[in-house]
Amino acid sequence: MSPVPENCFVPTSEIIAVEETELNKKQCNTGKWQKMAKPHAFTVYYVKKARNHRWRCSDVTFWCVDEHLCNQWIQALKELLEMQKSRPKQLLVYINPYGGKRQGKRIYEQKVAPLFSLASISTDVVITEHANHAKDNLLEVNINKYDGVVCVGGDGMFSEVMHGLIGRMQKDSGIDQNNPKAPLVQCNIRIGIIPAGSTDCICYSTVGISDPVTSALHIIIGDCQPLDVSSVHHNNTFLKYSVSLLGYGFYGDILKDSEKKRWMGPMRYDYSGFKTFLSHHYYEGTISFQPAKHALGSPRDKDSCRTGCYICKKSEQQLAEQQKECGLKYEEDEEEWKVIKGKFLAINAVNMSCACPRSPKGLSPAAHLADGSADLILVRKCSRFDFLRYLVRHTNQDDQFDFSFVDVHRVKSFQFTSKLSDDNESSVTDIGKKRFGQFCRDHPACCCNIANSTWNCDGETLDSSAIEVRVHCQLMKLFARGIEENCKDEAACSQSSVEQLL
Ligand SMILES: CCCCCCCCCCCCC/C=C/[C@@H](O)[C@H](CO)NC(=O)CCCCCCCCCCCCCCC
Ligand SMILES: Nc1ncnc2c1ncn2[C@@H]1O[C@H](COP(=O)(O)OP(=O)(O)OP(=O)(O)O)[C@@H](O)[C@H]1O
Ligand SMILES: [Ca+2]
Repeated sequence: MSPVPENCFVPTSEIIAVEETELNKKQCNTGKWQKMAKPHAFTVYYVKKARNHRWRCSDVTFWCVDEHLCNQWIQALKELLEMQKSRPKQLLVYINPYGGKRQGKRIYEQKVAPLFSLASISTDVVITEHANHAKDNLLEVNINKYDGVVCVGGDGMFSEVMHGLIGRMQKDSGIDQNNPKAPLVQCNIRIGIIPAGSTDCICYSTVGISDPVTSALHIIIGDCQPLDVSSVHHNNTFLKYSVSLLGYGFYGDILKDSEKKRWMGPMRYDYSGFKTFLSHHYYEGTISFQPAKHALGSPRDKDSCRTGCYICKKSEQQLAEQQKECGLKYEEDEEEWKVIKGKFLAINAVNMSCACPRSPKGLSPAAHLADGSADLILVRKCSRFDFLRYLVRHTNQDDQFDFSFVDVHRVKSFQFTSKLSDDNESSVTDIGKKRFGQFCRDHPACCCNIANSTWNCDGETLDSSAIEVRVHCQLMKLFARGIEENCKDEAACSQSSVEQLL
């Protein structure tokens, strides 16, 4: 055992497992244990917190001459672990073998399955064979058997599992998802994300790092993080749910172009990002929104949402009071609507910061995971140079909202209609398809918007440009705890030991 500093402890909630240790002859004959006639030992596996929100499984072995005492310790620690009621015992795991760099299966088998087995978690594993496999499966599987669902893949895979679970809850409760005002039923079965995708924004924004072992440990110790979900409708028809980015213009165009380049893997986004940046298209339309008056924070706040966030806690209380008062009532919300017309390079609505390795503070650094609101970011037509300055600020500490062409609003619902309505668009697109080559050759520097953009909904394209969006406060839960405040003494943080606890 490596030397450990004094006065360190690990809470029982962060112990992964306790096991009796079989001592081999060689171990017995080395070190101070040599003097013990017949040593007994047990090993405690625990969460070791390293830098940048990374967690690792560490262990410490305790030796003792008295077999009875050793067994008493094992028994006592196992009883403590049994008392941790939020820990999952049975999980349903979906693996997308084609997400990100196609490493999902290997990541799960080599890094995650051994930890689940150490923590005595049983699993049913499904390796998906096609898109929507996980979603369809969740609509019929005996869900009550499980304490959680794990998805191994990227944001798209998470989205599938989320749609399966939310859809299943509404179906079982007789709620019509096509009604935009329907009071959706909360989904209490938690989802765990093992990141193996291209952006992994949901994992990064809720854990602080995209790392499969860290996520597996959050699942094992039974963390719980509620999450806001937006429902997206068009003409009283349900389209999709979104938890991270609903983006029109820039991010919609990147996604549409990148879909043709899936073979490039995660690099496709940089390639399509560069192309879309150069094309510099803007789109005309009208945005109407209802400000989130109930929410305590503002998108320009300096503080971000962190573990135990008081703003999200307050929203949880408000939600509980509302449910006590009205139950599941259809919402007739008469609150004011604000209307903004304009030419936009990008319209981004985010339910969370959307931090990811490409942009560690995200599209809206002060957005909250569970406050019942989304940040609506409107980037109006500006020069390429200004748009580049705006983009670059996603990668440094400067304020990306401090531009005259950028507005940000905290909202609880919004609607968008393009100047070209969807119905008129098909004819325009046909004309565009025929004439686009010539059109752009004639005007090499043009940014003409001869067709609508598409909405990027958590990495999937939506079919209509006119949409109606409503944020549902804390509709679902993750095996996560939000991003922890940085540990002040990171050296000590990375060397915690259970020794003093015992
Ligand atoms: C000069 C560097 C500027 C870098 C600016 C980086 C901003 C990055 C912001 C990332 C926000 C991700 C939001 C998350 C969305 C997910 O729900 C979704 C599903 O996974 N991912 C994407 O749609 C995938 C979206 C991928 C977006 C990649 C954007 C790359 C932009 C590159 C622009 C290059 C301009 C260079 C000019 C010389
Ligand atoms: N077996 C499969 N074959 C083809 N597609 C699949 C399969 N399983 C899942 N999918 C689909 O693949 C899409 C993308 O997967 P995933 O999100 O895991 O990776 P990604 O797109 O690389 O990452 P990100 O979403 O983080 O950008 C998902 O929308 C999912 O529906
Ligand atoms: Ca939110």
